[in-house]
Amino acid sequence: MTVALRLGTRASALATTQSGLVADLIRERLGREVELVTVSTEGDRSAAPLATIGGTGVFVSALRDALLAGEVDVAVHSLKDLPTTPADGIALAAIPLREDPRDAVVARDGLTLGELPVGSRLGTGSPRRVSQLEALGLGLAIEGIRGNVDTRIRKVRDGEVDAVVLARAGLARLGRLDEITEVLDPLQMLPAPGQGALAVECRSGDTDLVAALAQLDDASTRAAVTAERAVLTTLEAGCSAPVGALAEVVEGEDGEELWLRAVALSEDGGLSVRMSATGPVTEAEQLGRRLASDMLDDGAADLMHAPPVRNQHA
Ligand SMILES: NCc1[nH]cc(CCC(=O)O)c1CC(=O)O
Repeated sequence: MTVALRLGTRASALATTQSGLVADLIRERLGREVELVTVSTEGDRSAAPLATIGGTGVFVSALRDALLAGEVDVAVHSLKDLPTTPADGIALAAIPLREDPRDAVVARDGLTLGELPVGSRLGTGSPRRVSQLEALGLGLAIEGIRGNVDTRIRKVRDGEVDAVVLARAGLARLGRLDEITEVLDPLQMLPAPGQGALAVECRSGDTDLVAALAQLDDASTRAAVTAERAVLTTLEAGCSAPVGALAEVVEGEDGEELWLRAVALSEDGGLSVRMSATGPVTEAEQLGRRLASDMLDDGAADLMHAPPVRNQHA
């Protein structure tokens, strides 16, 4: 009998669900016993805006500390919360098959974004969502909100806001798809790099485990998120930057290829650089880097820090 793998998870409903999914995959594909271990993080304990406590990286570092301290053997994160800089001693051992990466609207009375009256209050704390919503010119009053998926849906129920935008993947995993009033087309709202995908980490020194966990990896998902994250790295942006990116494996003339779309915006959505490119699935990193450096040539870095242009008449 082998000892159970200890899988570290945050306490939130989404985190435990995601960890449960990975635990099931490990049981099925590796035939190993798994035991869930809850790790509490500063991001869960604090109600402060994420940006003031170090961004979504705070969710990740507590789990990594638990890995490095030998308290757990495996950790599961939402890939979009994972900083792009690799961590010492930690291996990104698997990226399982991704959920639908698109964003979704949960609004009162079944409304879509376009049906919300001018001046409607929309709650989101994500600069990427704010800037893309502003760019759509819907005349919404956007309010910064925080909280887990359940809390954010409740704010709509309670009439605190008229609508919220959430990752469809989180709602799917929590069995809340019926709350969605509109799934946003990436034409209007490019998701965060890595959205809908999970990251399975372990200690890089656990070479047998690194090799075993590779059985959980989905090659197309890994290629796609590698391209998306290379955009962030090259733009020198973090997970809270007004940057959207989505890569998809599509059928090209010579077989499968990777189609990557990305956008960088000013905070108020008044300025943006949007680009797309295709390339071989095996050169995902280069594709992302190349696209982002073309975006930089078009001023992507400057506009992310540009002063507001929203109320100017030109
Ligand atoms: N920002 C927090 C976060 N991190 C991962 C998800 C959802 C799952 C995913 O995107 O993979 C969410 C909630 C959301 O953005 O609605």
